[in-house]
Parts: sequence; C-alpha cells; structure tokens
Amino acid sequence: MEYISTRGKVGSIGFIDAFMMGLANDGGLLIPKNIPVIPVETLQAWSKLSYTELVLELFSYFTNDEIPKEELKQLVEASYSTFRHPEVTPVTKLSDDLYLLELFHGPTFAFKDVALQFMGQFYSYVAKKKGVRINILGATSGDTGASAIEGVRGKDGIKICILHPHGKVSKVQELQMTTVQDDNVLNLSVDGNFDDCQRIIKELFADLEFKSANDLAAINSINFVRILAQIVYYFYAYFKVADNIGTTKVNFSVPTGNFGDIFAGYMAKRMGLPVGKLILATNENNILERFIKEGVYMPGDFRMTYSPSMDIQVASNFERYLYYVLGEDPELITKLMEQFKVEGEISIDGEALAKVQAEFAAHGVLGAECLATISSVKTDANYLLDPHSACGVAAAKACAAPNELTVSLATAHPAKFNEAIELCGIEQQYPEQIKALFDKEQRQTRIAGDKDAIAKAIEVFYKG
Ligand SMILES: Cc1ncc(COP(=O)(O)O)c(C=O)c1O
Ligand SMILES: N[C@@H](CCOP(=O)(O)O)C(=O)O
Repeated sequence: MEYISTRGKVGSIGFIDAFMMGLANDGGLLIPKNIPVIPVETLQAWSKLSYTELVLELFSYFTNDEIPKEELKQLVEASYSTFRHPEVTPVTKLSDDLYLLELFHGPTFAFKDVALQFMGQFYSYVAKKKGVRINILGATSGDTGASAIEGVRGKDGIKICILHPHGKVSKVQELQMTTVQDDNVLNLSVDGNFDDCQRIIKELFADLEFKSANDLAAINSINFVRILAQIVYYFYAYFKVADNIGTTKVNFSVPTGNFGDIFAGYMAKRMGLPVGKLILATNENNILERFIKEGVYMPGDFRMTYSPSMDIQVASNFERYLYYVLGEDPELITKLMEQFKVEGEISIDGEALAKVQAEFAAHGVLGAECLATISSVKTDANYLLDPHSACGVAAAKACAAPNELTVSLATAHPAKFNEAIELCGIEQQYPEQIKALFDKEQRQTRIAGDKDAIAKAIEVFYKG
C-alpha cells in the first residue's frame, strides 16, 4: 500500500513515512492510494476473531510488512492490554434495533485511546528503531490530548506538547492532561477555541522548515494511522450485531466533530463492510449537518455546549471525504481548500450532493435534546450515556428507519462530563482513576492564541 496526498504533490510514500509525515507536506491529508476491498469470505472468517487478531488482519492490508509480523503483534497486544474490558470495544444492546459500541474502556475513558494507545507504542518503536527524536504536537478539545499524553508519557526519545482551549474543556479532561508530571509533557492552555488551536498547529506543520527543525510528529486525526486504528471497531461491531455476515446492513451513528471517527466508518464501508447509513450527530456546532443537508460547508458561530469535545467548526478530515466524493481529483481539492481559506465556504450540489445524501444522514442535537436523551436512556434502559454518546443515540433515533439495525458509538465515559450529567439530576459514581485526579497537582502554561508565541514556547520545550 502506498500513501498519497489529497492535494497530489507528495508522490507515493510508504506506511511508516506516512505515519511520520502526519499532515502531508503539501498541506493536504494523506490517504491510501487504493482502498482495499475485503471479500465476503474473509469477512466471515474475520467475524470469529478477537479484537487484537482483527487489528492485525486489517492492518496487514495497510502496513506493507514494513513492521515485521511478530513485532507488530507485540505492539498491538501491548496497546490493548491497557483496556479494562477483555473485548476492548464491547457492544451492548439498548433496544431490539439499537446497539451501543462502547469505546471508552481505555486508560483515559474516551474512544481516542483505541488509536492513541497504539500510536504511543508505534512512536516509541520508530524512535528506537530509527534512532530519531519525536516531538509530538497536537491540538485538543479535551479527549485527544489526554489520550495522546497517556500514550507517550515518560517514553524515551519522545516529547509531547498539547494545545487545549483555555476554559473550554471539562474539569476531568483538564485534570487528565495537566496532572501528568512527566518532563516530556507540555500543556499549553490557549486563549481561544479548539478551531484556533487546530489552525495554529496546522500552520506550524505546514511550515516545512519549522517542522523539520523541530522533528514534529502528529497525533491528531490528520495522521492516517489514527483513522486506520479506528476502522477496526466498525468491523468488530458489525460482526457482533449482524445475523448474516456480508449481507445484513447496519447503520452507524457517530458523534462528530473533526470528522475523523465517521470518516473511519466511511472507509470501512468502502472496504466492503455492509454499512447502511452513516448517521452524523453534531451539537449546536453543526457545520457538517448543514453540509450533508444543504451541500454548503461554511463555519457558523462557535458555541460552547454540553458536549465540549465536539465544539468544532472546521473539521480536519472533511478534506479526505471531499477528495473521494468529488472524484479523487487533487487539483480540484487544492483549489477548493484555497477557496475555503479565502472565502470561508465550499458548496456542492447535483450529483455530488446526492451521493453525500445517499451515504450520510445527519441530525444536530441541541442541548435540551442531549440532556433529555441522557435522562430517558437512564430511565428506560438504566444506562448512563455521556453527552457526546447521547448525541449519537438521539441522531440514531431521528435518522434510522423503523426496524433498521443501528450501532451508535459511545465515545466517552459519563464521568468525564459530569457537568452535563448533574444537569439531568443524576448523581454518578466516579471510577477510582478519575476520583484520584482531583487530589493531584496541575501543570500548564496559559498562552495567547498567537502562532508565533506558541511556536517559541514549543521550540524552547523541544530543545530543552
Ligand atoms: C467524546 C468524543 N466524541 C466525539 C468526538 C468527535 O469525533 P471526531 O472528531 O472524530 O469527529 C470527540 C472528539 O473528537 C470526542 O472526544
Ligand atoms: N474532539 C477532539 C478534537 C481533535 O480531534 P482529532 O480526532 O483530530 O484528534 C479532542 O478530543 O481533542
């Protein structure tokens, strides 16, 4: 498998090079040159595998044997040995046609651990094998940061700097990031919102001189390995709920912000998994809902919501999807992304929009509906959803036709977002690991949302 950029100016590169490049050097996003299609007989064989066995089988289509089999197996097993559930991402039934895919059994209680536990192991492997320094730079609306830090804290040859929007993450998310005392971790608390943090790191990655001088590496979903690891659980969940592997269709409802998770679902569908609709759930920050319904991709006003990790307007992975839906034309994508930078809008219509609407449904879940969903699922099924997962369930109910089988992604544990849970009048017990955070000392640096100031701070940290 070779990897190319959505903007066409990187050439074809291998798996490890794509991992290390993160954001494509031409400013685009890396994608596999061809999407492998898995035959039905293979799907049937895969349906009997454990989670880690499935990871290895699926990765084998993407890694080109660049990592010797036995070493990859050790990395994968180490990655998922930190999960609290033996199935890694178990599926639970909410009703006859609605299932939850629980993605929060990793160390930081959010779906990010599924990919970032592996990426932590993989960065460490590459640092040792190649004798290179790795300086991770990431932006977070709360969950990626905690998970990425957990994946690499204390690891030799690796430093990590995470930008989070000051005062716009939940208390537990903030504690998870800022109570880590390892010297290889820097938390910058940025005056601004997540879009500002993401724009700044993308600009720093796009400055190739700065990127190379500082050995920058990416852990956000701009890195294709994040997407790859997230494709696995769509297959795993499908195998748990489908009666006839290869023919039964299953919808997936996905709480969405940066479009990484649902793009992994799109890839799974392109790989031959019988996915019905991909149901995109947003909160009030609903640029993607508007795109799917109207074909217009244009940021609205930033809103703080009960699901802060999804408080995102400019969705990183949208460019990857646009590339596919508009006929894999890198020149067109380059033009459209330039246009977006200048005019702040991309519009599609006609056949392209019809294609989008055939693949996706969308529902914007406002605050009241989010809280009502948490309350009703607690009452009806005695299951406590976090506010992001509640958006997924609300969208599944709004978009799936009666009797269609739907899996809704439970992307975080409710203990991370007690602010919303309390508003529902529900008292929850924190897991011990989360309770312990409140007694720890915090370390973070407040900084203006200014690219140059941030570049200076991270340079000092990486060189120190
Ligand atoms: C708990 C939670 N749910 C959903 C999302 C949205 O996922 P994505 O950004 O991949 O669309 C995020 C953030 O990414 C998150 O942290
Ligand atoms: N919601 C995310 C935002 C970053 O998304 P990513 O998937 O590109 O890392 C977060 O929790 O930080």
